[in-house]
Amino acid sequence: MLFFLLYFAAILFIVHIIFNYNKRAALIRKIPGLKDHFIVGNALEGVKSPVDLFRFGRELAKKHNGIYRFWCFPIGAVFIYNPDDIEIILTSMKYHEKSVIYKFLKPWLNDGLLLSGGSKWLDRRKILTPAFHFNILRRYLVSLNDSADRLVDTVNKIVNIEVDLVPIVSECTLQSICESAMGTKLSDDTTGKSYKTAIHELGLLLVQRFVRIYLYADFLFNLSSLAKLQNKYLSIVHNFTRNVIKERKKYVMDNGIDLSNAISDSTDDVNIYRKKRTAMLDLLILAEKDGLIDNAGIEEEVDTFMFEGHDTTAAALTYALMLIANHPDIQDKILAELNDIYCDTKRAVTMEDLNAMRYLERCIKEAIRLYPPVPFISRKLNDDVQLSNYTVPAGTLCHIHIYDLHRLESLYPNPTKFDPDRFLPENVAKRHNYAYIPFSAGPRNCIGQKFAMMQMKTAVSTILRNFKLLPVTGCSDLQFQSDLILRNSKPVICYDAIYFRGLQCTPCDMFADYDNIISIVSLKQSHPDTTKLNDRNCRASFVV
Ligand code: HEM
Repeated sequence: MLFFLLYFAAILFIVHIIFNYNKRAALIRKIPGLKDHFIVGNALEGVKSPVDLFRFGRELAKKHNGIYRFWCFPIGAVFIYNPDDIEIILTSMKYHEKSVIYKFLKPWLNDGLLLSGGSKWLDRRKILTPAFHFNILRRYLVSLNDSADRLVDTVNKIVNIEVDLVPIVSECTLQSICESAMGTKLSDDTTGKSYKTAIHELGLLLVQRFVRIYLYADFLFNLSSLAKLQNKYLSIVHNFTRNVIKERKKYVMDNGIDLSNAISDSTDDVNIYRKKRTAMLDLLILAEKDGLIDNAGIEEEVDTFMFEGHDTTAAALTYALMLIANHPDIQDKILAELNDIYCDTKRAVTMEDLNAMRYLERCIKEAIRLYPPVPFISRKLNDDVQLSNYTVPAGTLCHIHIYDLHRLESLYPNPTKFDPDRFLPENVAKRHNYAYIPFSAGPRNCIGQKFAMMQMKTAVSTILRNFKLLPVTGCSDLQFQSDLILRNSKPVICYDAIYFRGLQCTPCDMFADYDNIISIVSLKQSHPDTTKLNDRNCRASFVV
């Protein structure tokens, strides 16, 4: 018996030596990190709830100095959140391949721009870049204004009830990207509804898989009930995309539309935008005619833009609105800027207005510094690389923690303070070029960042031209969970507020009509500070 025990112990010891004392392990384990356990290294540290995992990551970032590592044979990962190392990784095409973390998106997005690599990625990026040219972005403004107006209508309908802000904002961003990427309005008919539900459910399924390490292996995931659900929703989403593309191609053919002219036409007549606002999809159809992409390629790109283009902006808008609600002085400054731009008119947002919203832009930039919608990105290192004086061997995963970078005291003194003036040009000039990367940076940066900024400015300014925001959820109420997007966890009761109840909004109107004038009376009694809103009159308060 003793012999067998000794024999077993010797085998474990040999396994431990093989796993933890090979050349790769030696290099990775030189980097500061958690204490290694016998054989399994740091594997057990990852077994935590999504909320605890997020919190644990922040604790590790505080404890270390811009870099730490994870090791569990054969998986090695470095976590970096200092601008020098981030610059090395993001500027080099050598390290632009996405890590295994992204593979869960593959069944949905296939080889679209987010996931593809090498020459395929380069070719597609070239095809799609013109879709974000200034003249094309102008056209999307029609959809962005429509979506912002619908957001205001939705808010107006839910007076006096407490609802979660996230789905309302997501609906708005989903509509916008759908109209821009596909040229299709998401109607409330059965097809539109089931597409929206399917996209939402797919997002949730991704999260569920992401936090269950035992489902990382495809063969185990495929046996699970989650896989069945995923297939069901994928088929709805893919069928919808296929139909939209088919219909648009038919429309182009039946009406003899010359896409090359339609896309290059830079006229700024709004009615023409309305007819031609499918630029993203049209560009792809044009590229297919030139033999640069096939139908399957168009489908994966449209799916990619639908995914990347709505959840991210929804998260950004949610946190921006929350922060503005919690900082009345900043909200007043934004209003003053909007009053200067719009004076007494109710007109829609134009490109010139967006350019004039300089203070609002700083507020949004500061909001996504504090709450970057994509809190981390990840690369596979195909070559050895020197990071913070450590050699990181090829094959290691490199997680770039945008959230922790954006909260470094050395880059942002008093980092948790919401201070839009950090983005005054003179302050930006003093910082490292890679100190602020909500949209990533380098050749694989976010292709949709200008669109996203336009969308956020349009939505926030439209909301603020209609409502005063009062706080319900504060920054300290937020409790994030590990996810691809910075997402708050389930509601948790705290004082009288529920996490992510969102905002208390007071409908008001810069351009008081009869209805609103009647209402001022009732509001002024309960909210005396409404008078701060210049000449804007308000009628009631409610919680959104
Ligand atoms: C506030 C909103 C947004 C944020 C914070 C954001 C952030 C990011 C980040 C961090 C990446 C790099 C991902 C990585 O390296 O793994 C990325 C890539 C990408 N984003 Fe965005 N994004 C936003 C909005 C959008 C929008 C509106 C679109 C589409 C219109 C879009 C389309 C894409 C695409 C296609 C990629 C992949 C680019 C490539 O690899 O070449 N994003 N985004």
